[in-house]
Amino acid sequence: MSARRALDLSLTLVTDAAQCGARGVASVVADAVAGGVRTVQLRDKAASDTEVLRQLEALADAIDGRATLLVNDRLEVVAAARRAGLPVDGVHLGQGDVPVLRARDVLGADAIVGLTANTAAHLEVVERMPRGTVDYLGVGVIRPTATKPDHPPALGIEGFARIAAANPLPCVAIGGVRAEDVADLRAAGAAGVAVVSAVCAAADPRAAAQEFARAWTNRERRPAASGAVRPPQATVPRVLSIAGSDPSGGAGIQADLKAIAATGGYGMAVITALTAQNTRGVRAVHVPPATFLAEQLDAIADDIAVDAVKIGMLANTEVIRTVGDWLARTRPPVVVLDPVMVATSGDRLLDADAEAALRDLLPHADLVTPNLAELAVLAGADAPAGTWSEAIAQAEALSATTGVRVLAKGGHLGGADAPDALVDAASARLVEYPGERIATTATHGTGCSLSSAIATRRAATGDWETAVAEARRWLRESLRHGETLRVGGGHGPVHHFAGLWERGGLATAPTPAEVEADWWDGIADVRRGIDELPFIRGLADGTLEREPFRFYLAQDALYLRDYARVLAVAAALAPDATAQAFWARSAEGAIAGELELHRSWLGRTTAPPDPAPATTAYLDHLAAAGARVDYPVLIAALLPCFQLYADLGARLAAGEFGPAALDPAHPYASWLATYADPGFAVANRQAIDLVSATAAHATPEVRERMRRAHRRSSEHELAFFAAPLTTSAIAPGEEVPA
Ligand SMILES: Nc1ncnc2c1ncn2[C@@H]1O[C@H](COP(=O)(O)OP(=O)(O)OP(=O)(O)O)[C@@H](O)[C@H]1O
Ligand SMILES: Cc1ncc(CO)c(N)n1
Ligand SMILES: [Mg+2]
Repeated sequence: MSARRALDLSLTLVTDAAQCGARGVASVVADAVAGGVRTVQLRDKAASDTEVLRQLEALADAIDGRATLLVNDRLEVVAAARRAGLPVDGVHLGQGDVPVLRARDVLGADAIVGLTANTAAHLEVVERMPRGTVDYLGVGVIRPTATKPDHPPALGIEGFARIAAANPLPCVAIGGVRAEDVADLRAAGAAGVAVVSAVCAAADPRAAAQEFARAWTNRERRPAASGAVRPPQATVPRVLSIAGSDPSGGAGIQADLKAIAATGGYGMAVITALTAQNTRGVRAVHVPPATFLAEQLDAIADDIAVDAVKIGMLANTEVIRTVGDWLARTRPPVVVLDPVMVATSGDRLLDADAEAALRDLLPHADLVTPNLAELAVLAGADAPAGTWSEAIAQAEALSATTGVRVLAKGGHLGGADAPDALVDAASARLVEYPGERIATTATHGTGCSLSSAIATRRAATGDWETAVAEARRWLRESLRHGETLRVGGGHGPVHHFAGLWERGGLATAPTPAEVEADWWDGIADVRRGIDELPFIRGLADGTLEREPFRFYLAQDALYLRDYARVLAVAAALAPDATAQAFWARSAEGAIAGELELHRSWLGRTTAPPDPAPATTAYLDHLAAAGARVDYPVLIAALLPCFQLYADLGARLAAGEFGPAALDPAHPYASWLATYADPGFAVANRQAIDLVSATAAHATPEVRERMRRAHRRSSEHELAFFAAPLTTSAIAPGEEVPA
């Protein structure tokens, strides 16, 4: 059990003995709690300590565990009452009362300490206190009030919103709050409202409290107040699924958590029942004790602000009651009820006698998402709708009698279409979402997944119609890819993450730097092979014969001319101007390199030799990459020509292959200088960055093809360097100048 009850500040009653009059404070409190008051603050400045203690005894009886009991000021009395075992939860202090730090000290960690704060200076003081000193702030006054004639200037709703947004503590709006202000205050970030005379002086305190409680719960059915400041929200909605377990992972809690995660929420799960089921059907159901269900729910509410709740399988009447009580107590801001009765396989997931109890749960929901069979049961129709217009008529009837939004789902309609419709009788709105039926057997858990996605998107966007549209778009994509998962022989699951993975949004996607390192490590053997080639060794120490060097240069000239053409293809396919310019510049550089080879080494008169097999093979590989019009794979194939030369050039120039390469008298000194050129190092870096960024953002499948193309080009580089000393037919030619 939790150390203290969940603090529900939604509706606080601050008592006023004079206004309660002859009825007595305890009797007014009893009525107010029955009407929906969740926190009671005893305020009696005139009473003696003994009188306050007596009043607390009477109030504890009147409240009977249904509300939090606090006392205004009077720290010592609160401490004494708690020592005496009275259910007094804490104290509310004004700026002129004892310091909150002292109250926390005296009452301990599990007491509630509230503080009145209505200026920026007050907030600053609170900010400097250790976390957990203050549980909530009373912020006001909202409108001028007679109860507190010495009150500070009225803040209005906007002033309240500013204070609520400026600090992370729950803020209760107090002072002159009227029922018609409640929705706007909640939209402005209030954790609740506090009332005094509106309830204490009311002829019927219970009805007065009920009006405020309803205004708090129903705020979403009102149009948003213009200029209302949005509450500071967590960026990732915290979404709780209350549902059954499906061990096959396609429906129930398991589907809900996947759907919440896939649509951008933080998922939590309270399990109502366990099923033994797979894609073919449900074999058994085990319902744990309802007391344990309540324990799970309270554990969440005592600690975590829940932005949305999705409710699925409820199994039986006792489970429904437990969840209903919890909803009544905690009133989460978004509740989507998927009234699960029968699984896709046809097996019952709700006791037949629990249908009436489920109907009683509807007022706690903001949206109910029945399939055709469930819609008929809830709407009290004789049979499931046979046509889409019949389904809409049933949904309209259900929404009209319950006041709850209904999403009618066409998944079980015969025919080529699978439409859904959002019906809200309160606002007389009907939004239809048409959609072709997707030909697939992967429909297990569509309803669970859809309702979880709607709850998440509603919390994220603040709008029901947008939420349904977004959830449907996501579900349809997941339906299309469901069969690729190959799960089970019956109705398989949808692929909850198909869209995410398709777009490369996988959390395991590497960074560009990781791609670079990965690919570089992946060709370590090729690089070692190049380093050990007699051609490279001879090039480094200057012992290489002129003939193989000339062979190499002639092949390189041939290579560069076609390499330039493939670079130009990359420029043509580049997705942005930066990449386009880079590949075009590189194409020009390769042509310039070819011309320079002829000018300085080969001589103008040299007839081009035939390409050697290694040259042809390498160029074919590049040309094939270019011809596939597959930009990512193409640039991956182009990269090793930059990367391996730049690496080799830098290491030769650093003397890694021996000091001879540094000797200005080295026979191939000017060739060595080309590849150690800082300008070439810059181009190499740009090429690596472009390619690794493209790979990092690609899908895993494209990234893998890129990696293979990169590796293949590296192998061609090795063969190209090996060719001068292994290819037998060396074409005769002129002397190579030194
Ligand atoms: N074959 C399909 N093609 C397109 N959309 C579908 C298909 N089957 C179901 N849907 C959609 O899936 C969602 C769930 O609808 P459905 O009527 O199947 O709910 P359900 O019976 O509660 O699902 P569950 O089997 O999970 O309980 C709806 O948005 C519906 O339009
Ligand atoms: C646990 C569970 N909840 C809901 C459904 C509805 O598809 C199911 N099959 N299993
Ligand atoms: Mg369903």
